[in-house]
Amino acid sequence: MKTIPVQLKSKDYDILIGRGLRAQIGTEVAKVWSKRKIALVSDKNVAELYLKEVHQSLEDAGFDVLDLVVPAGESSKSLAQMGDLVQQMADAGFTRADGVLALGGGVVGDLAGFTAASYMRGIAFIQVATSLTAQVDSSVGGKTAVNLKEVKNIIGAFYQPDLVLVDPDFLDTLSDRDLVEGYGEVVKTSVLHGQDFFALTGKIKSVQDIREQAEELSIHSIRYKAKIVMADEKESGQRQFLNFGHTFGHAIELLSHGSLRHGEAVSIGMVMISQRFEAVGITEKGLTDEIAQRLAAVGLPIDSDLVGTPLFFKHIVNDKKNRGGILNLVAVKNVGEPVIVAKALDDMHDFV
Ligand SMILES: NC(=O)c1ccc[n+]([C@@H]2O[C@H](COP(=O)([O-])OP(=O)(O)OC[C@H]3O[C@@H](n4cnc5c(N)ncnc54)[C@H](O)[C@@H]3O)[C@@H](O)[C@H]2O)c1
Ligand SMILES: O=C(O)C(=O)C[C@@H](O)[C@H](O)[C@H](O)COP(=O)(O)O
Ligand SMILES: [Zn+2]
Repeated sequence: MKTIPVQLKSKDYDILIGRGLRAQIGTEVAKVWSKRKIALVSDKNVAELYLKEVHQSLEDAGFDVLDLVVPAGESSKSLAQMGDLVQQMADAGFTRADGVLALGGGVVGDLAGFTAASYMRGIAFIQVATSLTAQVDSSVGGKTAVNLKEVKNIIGAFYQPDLVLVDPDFLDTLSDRDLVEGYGEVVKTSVLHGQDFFALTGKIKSVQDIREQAEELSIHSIRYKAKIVMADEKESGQRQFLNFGHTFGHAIELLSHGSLRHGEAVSIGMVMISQRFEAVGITEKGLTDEIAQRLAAVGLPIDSDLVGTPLFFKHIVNDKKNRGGILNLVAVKNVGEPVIVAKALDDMHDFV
């Protein structure tokens, strides 16, 4: 088992990565939490596969467990769903001494995390990451949020967990499409990180390759993300790099009305923004093709007609890197060399 420590001003916690960790969830949680009530949040798909055993493992470790199951999919990242969870926790008598444990992918993690951040102004939180997106990205760093119908992650909090558990064996039941979606974020991290990791994603040519290398991909991704988060927890500087591809990506995701997953939209977003920065000489010639090859090799989309439409411009205004009409776009000059390029929103039509 690998342990990656995250040390922040407010708190320190560990990310544990290893096959078979699933069987020890209760034991690991009991190392960081005293006996308490736990709201065990998962979605319908994950609950069918794993809720019973995780519930039992927590009970065996002495916890009093309340199962909270939400519908699967992005639509559960809503204020209504969060209100429902809060209501059930209040009805069950949860106090500030209790906790929330997210068992699921990025949707469950973001939703349960924001619920934990808000309930009685904050109760303890743990993430057990079951999708590739969650294992390589969303469970790390404390971004939690829900959406409004037309805006991604518009209401949320930076709220760090007490522990993150990553067991690659969970991925055995994840569909190929959901696995590949998560791989979009892996390619993002590899181009930000540097030549070693980028060379590794260069060798991934199939879904099977992702499955076989999942643990190594997670370790590389988490190490890099943890380092960035430790340096800039609240995204005032270099954490913005982790948003590479997301200005276009979030707009495309929303405009697709559920037909594209987050990682698929980010895949398109990375390629299309990189093409534009390559055209103006900021991105090294040929890098966009190298990124696109990695994504296309596993079937990720790399192009969309939605970019540049009037609605697209309406959505990019909502990017959290928009500071008073100036949009901080993430460009990658070369592998391992991300930079922020500030653009006035008024100039975006010409740029796109
Ligand atoms: N907080 C962050 O830093 C961060 C980072 C990246 C993405 N995100 C967010 O994460 C979300 C996407 O995450 P996701 O890709 O995990 O989506 P998801 O949580 O919807 O999971 C994808 C699908 O896989 C299923 N699933 C999850 N684990 C499974 C398993 N082990 N076996 C079988 N099925 C399983 C889920 O039920 C769902 O149907 C988006 O909302 C995105 O905005 C957040
Ligand atoms: O952790 C971060 O920081 C990220 O930006 C990771 C992204 O992959 C993730 O999709 C994040 O939720 C996007 O955040 P937002 O601030 O653009 O809503
Ligand atoms: Zn993302």
